[in-house]
Amino acid sequence: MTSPAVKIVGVGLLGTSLGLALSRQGIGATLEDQSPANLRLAVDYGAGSISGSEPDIVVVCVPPDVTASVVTQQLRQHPKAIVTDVASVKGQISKAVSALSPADHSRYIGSHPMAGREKGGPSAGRADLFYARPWIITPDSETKPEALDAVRDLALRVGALPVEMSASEHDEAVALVSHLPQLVSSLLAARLVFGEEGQLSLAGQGLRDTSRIAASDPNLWVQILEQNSVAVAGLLKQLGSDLAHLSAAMEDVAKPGALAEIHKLLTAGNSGVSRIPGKHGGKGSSYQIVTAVIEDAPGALAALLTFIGEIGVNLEDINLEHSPGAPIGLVEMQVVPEVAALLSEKLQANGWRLV
Ligand SMILES: NC(=O)c1ccc[n+]([C@@H]2O[C@H](COP(=O)([O-])OP(=O)(O)OC[C@H]3O[C@@H](n4cnc5c(N)ncnc54)[C@H](O)[C@@H]3O)[C@@H](O)[C@H]2O)c1
Ligand SMILES: O=C(O)C(=O)C[C@]1(C(=O)O)C=C[C@@H](O)C=C1
Repeated sequence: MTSPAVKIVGVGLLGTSLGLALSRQGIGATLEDQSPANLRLAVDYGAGSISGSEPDIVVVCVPPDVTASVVTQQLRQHPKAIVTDVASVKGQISKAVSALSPADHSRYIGSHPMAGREKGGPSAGRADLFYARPWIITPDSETKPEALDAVRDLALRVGALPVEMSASEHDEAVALVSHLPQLVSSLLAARLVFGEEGQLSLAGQGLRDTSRIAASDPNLWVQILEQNSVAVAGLLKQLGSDLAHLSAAMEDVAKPGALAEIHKLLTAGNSGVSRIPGKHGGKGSSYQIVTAVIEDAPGALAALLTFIGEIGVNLEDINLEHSPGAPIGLVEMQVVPEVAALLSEKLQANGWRLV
């Protein structure tokens, strides 16, 4: 299969990650960005180069509010290319592209990799960002079959799992699985503003798990939420009603039925979470966790990671926790199940303490 010539417009988190992932597959993308500094940084990181051949496919990775106009510009600039975008909302962008360039609409196809981070910009880019993540593709009745094939091929090349649906089905689905979670995380973390420093220093993994995405870029999210306001508002209403029931039960736990109400909500949470597929498509997380104890001292983490690199183990994820007042750190490492036993054995044999 010959490699397509790819152009990426917008080299922040998504554009740089895509360039890095393609580069691993031997495809050198052409990069463009309105910010000269971001462009230079993405090139320095190895995401692609500034000039290249005429593209077969252009991937627009800019903020949602300018996506439709940049797509239109690219359709005009490259009259033979397929153009896609990766914006987190699809309906309004598709309608705007259709209105701005009716003659070229069949060469445009919306898409959205369900992969991201709470940080933006080229320096946040990761070559493995798309690995085993759904990459939603939203053709409509006018889309050329070649456009669908080209985006499906691109997603597969970077290890993502292409999924097809309409733009409106997409927007409804991501309201539930992405937009509502962002708002809930932000609302929760916003409460922390009122906590005392001493209280916050006690935070464990629960708070970290539920608040990570509260660090996301408000400018980006305002644009996403504006374009999917109807679906998100509907879900917020239902959540508000759940909250009202919970508050009433919590206000008077002695009232008959109150504990049952609270139990019902917690049980519904269990049912909901069990429906989230793991990173590799199974139920729950498919990784195993190995936790090592390190000294809370300069160089301790580096020594551990260097050792793990030397024994050839790849970490899928890592989390570092400090116990307040104790001179140790807990390094929680996620690995594929096949290497968990080997990692534990080698660490212990070389003097590392595990918990
Ligand atoms: N952040 C995520 O987790 C995530 C995940 C999936 C999809 N997305 C979508 O990907 C797109 C990019 O998000 P990001 O997180 O990479 O943002 P980012 O802020 O990291 O990067 C955006 C880049 O676009 C450039 N840009 C802005 N306007 C431009 C224009 N008119 N022409 C050329 N370049 C322009 C900026 O200079 C910047 O380098 C958004 O549409 C977002 O909805 C984001
Ligand atoms: O994990 C994160 O930090 C994300 O930003 C991921 C996430 C998501 O909700 O899954 C956020 C928005 C994007 O449109 C796609 C992916």
